[in-house]
Amino acid sequence: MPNQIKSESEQLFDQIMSQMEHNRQNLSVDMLTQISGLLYKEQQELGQQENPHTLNIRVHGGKPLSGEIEVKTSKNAAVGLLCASLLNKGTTTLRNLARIEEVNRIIEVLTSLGVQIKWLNNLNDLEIKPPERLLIENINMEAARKTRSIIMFLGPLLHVFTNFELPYAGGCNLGKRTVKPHLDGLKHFGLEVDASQNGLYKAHVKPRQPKKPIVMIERGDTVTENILMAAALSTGTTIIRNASPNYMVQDLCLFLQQFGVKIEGIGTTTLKVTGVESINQNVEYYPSEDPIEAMSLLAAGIVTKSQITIRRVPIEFLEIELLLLEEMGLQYELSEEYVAHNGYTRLVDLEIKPSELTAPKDKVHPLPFPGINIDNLPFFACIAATAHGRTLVHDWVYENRAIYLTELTKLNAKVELLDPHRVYIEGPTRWKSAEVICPPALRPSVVILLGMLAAKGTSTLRNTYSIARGYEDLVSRLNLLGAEIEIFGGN
Ligand SMILES: CC(=O)N[C@H]1[C@@H](OP(=O)(O)OP(=O)(O)OC[C@H]2O[C@@H](n3ccc(=O)[nH]c3=O)[C@H](O)[C@@H]2O)O[C@H](CO)[C@@H](O)[C@@H]1O
Ligand SMILES: C=C(OP(=O)(O)O)C(=O)O
Repeated sequence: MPNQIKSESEQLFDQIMSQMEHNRQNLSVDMLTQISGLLYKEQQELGQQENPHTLNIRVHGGKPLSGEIEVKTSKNAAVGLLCASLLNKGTTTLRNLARIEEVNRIIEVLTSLGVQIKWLNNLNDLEIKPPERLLIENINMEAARKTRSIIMFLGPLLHVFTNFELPYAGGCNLGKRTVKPHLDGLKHFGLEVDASQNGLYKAHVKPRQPKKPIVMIERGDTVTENILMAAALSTGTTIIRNASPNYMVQDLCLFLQQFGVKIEGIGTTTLKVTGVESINQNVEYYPSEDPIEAMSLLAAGIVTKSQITIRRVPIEFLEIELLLLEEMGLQYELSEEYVAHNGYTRLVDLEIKPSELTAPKDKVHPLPFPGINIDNLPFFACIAATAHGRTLVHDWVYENRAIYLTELTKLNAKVELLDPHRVYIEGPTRWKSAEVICPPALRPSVVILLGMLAAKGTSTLRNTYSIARGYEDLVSRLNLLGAEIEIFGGN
């Protein structure tokens, strides 16, 4: 299957990596500068296309934060649930949904299909009413291309159409992100996909039920969700092995159960799903709180050496991160546990205190859940930069994400890129203000913002669409904690 057309920076990057792998060349500062220059050029162009009113921010940093902040519900559950609403002929109400750009893009796509969508109130409750017939021929390609989540239309749509087209999935530019596991999983339901040369997946369906358990090579989140959505309207029993037990998958399972879909093994790596013939119900669902936002706020408190309380932290998905931080010297207190609005996820309030951290002895690396969350790993970069000693951060998952962390050097952090996946970070950093353009990746962009919060003086962060893709009102909420950040438009 052909890959997506590669950008200039990706081609240069591949070339350099293949030379490095053959031990013919080391990654010099020159090459790094070349790659990062190209990446930012592309990002600026992309930013302008994505949002003509690109927002920039100015951070007057070096001020400790104080007070309390609540974690919002998660981007990744939101997008999965929006896709799953396509399974329901009745009205779906998603309560307290994250009001973020990624959600806006999926709403634009759903609306183009004829789905009636409205925000009901300022509590972020969203009502979704499907049309008699989905207008797949009208799909808003531009909005769809900006998200990775569009890939999760495959699972629901294979029950509706025998032939349809979707654009290649977008999302953070983190290097190659495979869609093969999705196609491998969904072929058990009769889906075949041709990846054409013009950026479209052409899907053909001869509906059938899986004849044997679906074993996944990777424990991917969205691929597990796609198979779950396909299985929800498949009347037989589907067994998914090596399934992701991660937070967004749990939310989707709880949502599907409301339709009478039977799911055993929620939160484990084997899911047994017995679907239903059709779904036509008026339901409401509250997605759970975002562990990645909780980690971001935690990191904000740590780098600014603040005492803050983070409320509604989904503790099961932050436990290992907290344990590592405790070993590094973080002082914190947890409240008693309480249950999220979905009636399932365990929450706590987390109070952190200003702490002197030391670098961990071993490398910091992510794992599919349970483990340090892949999306939480970048936050260890700015945390390591405040700790005494040298930390090895190893992002084996994404090809480009570790490279973006080198942007912290502009804020005076010592970050040494060993190869595309590993950085050494030596702290503590005497943060200095700087002007930086957001990389085309959500978490590294927030990591740079956090470095700016720690740096005395005025920093500028440009092109913040990537942050708005996954965080609601981050600037004003940080300002409520005592940060001083201003938003300004233009380029
Ligand atoms: C909308 C959404 O929910 N997005 C999340 C989801 O994306 P999503 O489910 O799309 O993640 P991908 O399928 O792109 O997986 C991320 C990367 O991890 C690799 N991989 C994954 C699992 C595994 O067992 N082995 C392995 O090698 C994949 O090949 C890929 O390179 O999961 C990612 C990994 O948690 C998160 O970063 C994204 O925020
Ligand atoms: C990688 C991420 O998101 P997406 O899958 O939407 O690109 C992320 O949330 O950090």
